[in-house]
Amino acid sequence: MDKERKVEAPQPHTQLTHAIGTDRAIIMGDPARVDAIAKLMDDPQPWAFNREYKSVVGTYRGQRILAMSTGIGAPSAGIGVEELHNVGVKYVIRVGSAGAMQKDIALGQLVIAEGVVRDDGLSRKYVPEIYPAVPSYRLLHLAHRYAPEAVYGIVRSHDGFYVDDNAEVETFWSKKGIKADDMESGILMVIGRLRGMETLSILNNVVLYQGDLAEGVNSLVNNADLVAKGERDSLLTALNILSDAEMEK
Ligand SMILES: O=P(O)(O)O[C@H]1O[C@H](CO)[C@@H](O)[C@H]1O
Ligand SMILES: O=c1cc[nH]c(=O)[nH]1
Repeated sequence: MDKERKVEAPQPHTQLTHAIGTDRAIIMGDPARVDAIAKLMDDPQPWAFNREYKSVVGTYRGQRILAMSTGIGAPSAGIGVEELHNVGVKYVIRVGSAGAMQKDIALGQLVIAEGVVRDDGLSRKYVPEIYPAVPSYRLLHLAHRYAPEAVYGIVRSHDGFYVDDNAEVETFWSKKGIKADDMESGILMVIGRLRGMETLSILNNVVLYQGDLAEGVNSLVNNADLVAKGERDSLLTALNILSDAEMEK
């Protein structure tokens, strides 16, 4: 055994190392979505599964890509993004579920964030709220190629569904034109920018505006047709973007 050779320790939460061999990752809250994206990849290899961080490495159109879950909310997503950066990932696309904030957004319709209202607690610990949470122009441009029918606009990332004034807060942001609510897009874009990564967030609408939250999230859990199609569309859009030839330029 070569005593000089330093063995890289796995990242403490995700258990990733540079052995993943790719600079491209797709992240999602739900570990079950990692199994769904693995089915769309060639030669998917289960990589690690520690706490909420389940990862698989596979190829799509010949491009090696990591898929990893981050659990619910900014703190766990933030840890995931930092550890991706530590193992050499430069491009991260989130494929998440969301609730619509406008009446004309249908179930299963994709919402792609052009910017994020940072209504989470963690991102302001990194940098004041006057710092914008915005995606990579290149990834956004490619999103228009693969998902021209998606809704494009500003979304909002929050910390909890069950706060007492949730309905009033959502009405306020809806009137400001916000397209959808999720919980991790803001922290992804803030940490991504600070660490020099390119990021994007593609959200599948699972709850109609002012619709029943439990019914909507349960329809995702139960694989209801429209939201299941939206999830597949979001996964394919992310895979197509990260394997596009323009990513090599
Ligand atoms: O479906 P995921 O990616 O978990 O995203 C959304 O779903 C969870 C809440 O139900 C939050 O994580 C929210 O951002
Ligand atoms: O309404 C919703 C549904 C999923 N995720 C959210 O953050 N909000």
